[in-house]
Amino acid sequence: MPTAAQIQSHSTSYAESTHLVFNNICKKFPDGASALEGVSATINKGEFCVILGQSGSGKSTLLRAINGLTVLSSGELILDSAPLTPSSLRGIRRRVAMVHQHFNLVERASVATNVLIGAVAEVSMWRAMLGWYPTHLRNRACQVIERVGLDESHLKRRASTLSGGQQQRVGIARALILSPEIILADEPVASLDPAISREILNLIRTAAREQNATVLCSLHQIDLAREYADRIIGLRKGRIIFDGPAANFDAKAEAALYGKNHIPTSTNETAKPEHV
Ligand SMILES: Nc1ncnc2c1ncn2[C@@H]1O[C@H](COP(=O)(O)OP(=O)(O)OP(=O)(O)O)[C@@H](O)[C@H]1O
Repeated sequence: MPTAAQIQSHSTSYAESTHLVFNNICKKFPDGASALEGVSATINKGEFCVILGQSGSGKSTLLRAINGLTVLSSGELILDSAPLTPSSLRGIRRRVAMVHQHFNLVERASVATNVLIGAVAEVSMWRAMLGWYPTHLRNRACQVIERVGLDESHLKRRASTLSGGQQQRVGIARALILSPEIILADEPVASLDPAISREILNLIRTAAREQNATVLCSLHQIDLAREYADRIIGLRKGRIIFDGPAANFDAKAEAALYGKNHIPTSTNETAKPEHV
C-alpha cells in the first residue's frame, strides 16, 4: 500500500480512477473497544461498494471515518491523492454526503427544508437557521426532490407525514443536493420492506452513476449486496476478509464472513472465491 507522499509524488502513475484509499486504518475507542484493525483498500471513482459483516464488525465506523465523524487511531485516509486531516474536513464535508438508516430528518420540517439542510456547508449558520437559502440552492432542492421521485405536492409536506420509503427518498435528495463525490449509506434500507429496499438501492445506484459518485453502502442483506454491488468488502472483527466483485462472493466467502452458525443464502455456483 503506497504512502500519501508516494501517491502525491506519483499521482499520474497512480490509477486515474483511484478515488479513496484506506491505508492501514485502525480505530480503538477510549473504552478499549477496537472497531477497525488495519483496514487497507483502494476504492475507484464511481464504484458501488457494499460493506458486509456481522453486527459490530466495524461497518459504520469505516463509513464514519470518511466524513470525520470518527477520528482514526492510526493509518490514513486519502481522497484524490490528498490525506484527510482534521483541517481538511470542512472542505471534505461538501464532497461527502451520508444517507442514514433512520433517515435523520427533522420531522416537523417540510420536505424542502430537510433537503436544503444538506446544503448547510454552502451558507452561513445564521442563514441556515433562518432558512435563507439562495435561489440556486432552492432550485437545486426542487431538482433533486423530483429526481428521487417525489412530485411538487411533497415540497411542503412535513417529513413526519411521509412513509418510510418516502422519508428515505428525502434523505437521498438531501445527500444529492451538493452533488457529492462520495455517498456514504449506512444501512439505508434496514427499516424498509424488501420491495421498497430495492427501489431505494436502485435510486442510490442510478443517481450516483449519473454524477459519477462513489458509493460506500453498508448492508445486512446479503442478497441485496449481491444484486446491487459492483464490489463487496467483507469485514470481520474490524478486518477485511473478503474484497472482490459481487459475483465472487460465493457460499464459501459468505461462510467465512458470517461464521459457521450462519444459514447461507442462495449463491451463484459458478462464482470464483476471492479472499484476501
Ligand atoms: N462510540 C463507541 N464507543 C465504544 N465502542 C464503540 C463505539 N462505536 C462503536 N463501537 C464498537 O466498535 C465496534 C464496531 O462498531 P460498528 O458500529 O462500526 O459496527 P457495525 O458493523 O456497523 O455494527 P452494526 O451492523 O450493528 O451497525 C463494535 O464492537 C462497537 O461496540
